[in-house]
Amino acid sequence: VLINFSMALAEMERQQLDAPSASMLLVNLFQLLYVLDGLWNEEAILTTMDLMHDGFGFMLAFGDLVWVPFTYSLQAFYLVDHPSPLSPAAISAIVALKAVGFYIFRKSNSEKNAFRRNPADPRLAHLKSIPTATGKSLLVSGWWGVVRHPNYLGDLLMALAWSLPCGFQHLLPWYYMIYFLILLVHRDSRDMSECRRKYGRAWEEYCRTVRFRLVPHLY
Ligand SMILES: NC(=O)C1=CN([C@@H]2O[C@H](COP(=O)(O)OP(=O)(O)OC[C@H]3O[C@@H](n4cnc5c(N)ncnc54)[C@H](OP(=O)(O)O)[C@@H]3O)[C@@H](O)[C@H]2O)C=CC1
Ligand SMILES: CC(C)CCC[C@@H](C)[C@H]1CC=C2C3=C(CC[C@@]21C)[C@@]1(C)CC[C@H](O)C[C@@H]1CC3
Repeated sequence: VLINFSMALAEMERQQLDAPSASMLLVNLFQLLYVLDGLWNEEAILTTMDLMHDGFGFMLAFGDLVWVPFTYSLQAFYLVDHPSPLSPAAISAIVALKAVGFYIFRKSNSEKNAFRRNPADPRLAHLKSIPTATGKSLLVSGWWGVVRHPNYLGDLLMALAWSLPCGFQHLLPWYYMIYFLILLVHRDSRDMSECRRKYGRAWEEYCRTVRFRLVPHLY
């Protein structure tokens, strides 16, 4: 957030602007929302793969201290020297994309987190689930009945909304979208193997019921 904010100030200085450009504001506000949401819903991080399976190690230490701050801010860095004017229609479309992505991301992560915390929660009574031999159940309706990783789908739509304000003149601001797509497809495969090992037949049944991984009818 601080790096992004300093990029906004650098842009104003370099391009002699009285205020940051619309594209710089969008990138800053979108990423600020992501960070604030992560802090506000910090508890939901407890049911992510990193904490459930991977544990703390080099990837999280290096990722959080170096990778995230210095590569996730590349869109704002790019905009400092590469103005990318946006029409009101483009701004509205990008904001709408971010809102849809955020809605899917937040709702699906919160649904799974609430279910893992208390499967008997009356607010989740309408959801169907399959029991597994471990005593835990797997959701097969609601967001987790649409695709196997609805939270990744929402996150990817948001990633697209972070890159779009920078236009299509250079690959650098698209780095995040490309890297994130690879990271999430790989994470999905790792999670599939881990869940197959943990839940065996119940997982196979879940995969038969919910056929698509990230995008309904496509993948
Ligand atoms: N911006 C970034 O750089 C990154 C962002 N993220 C985001 O973080 C969030 C968390 O992602 P991640 O930890 O990878 O994965 P998930 O939050 O999807 O966690 C996967 C785990 O959820 C449980 N689960 C899977 N399917 C079901 C089901 N049908 N019903 C109930 N539980 C189920 C399983 O664990 P169990 O059964 O043991 O509870 C599984 O191992 C995502 O939104 C992702 O996009 C992730 C990585 C990087
Ligand atoms: C060094 C690498 C090539 C990869 C590093 C990966 C890490 C940057 C990510 C692994 C899982 C992450 C999660 C988040 C941030 C990125 C890392 C650390 C969140 C905390 C982002 C905010 C979301 O609300 C939850 C995410 C959980 C996983």
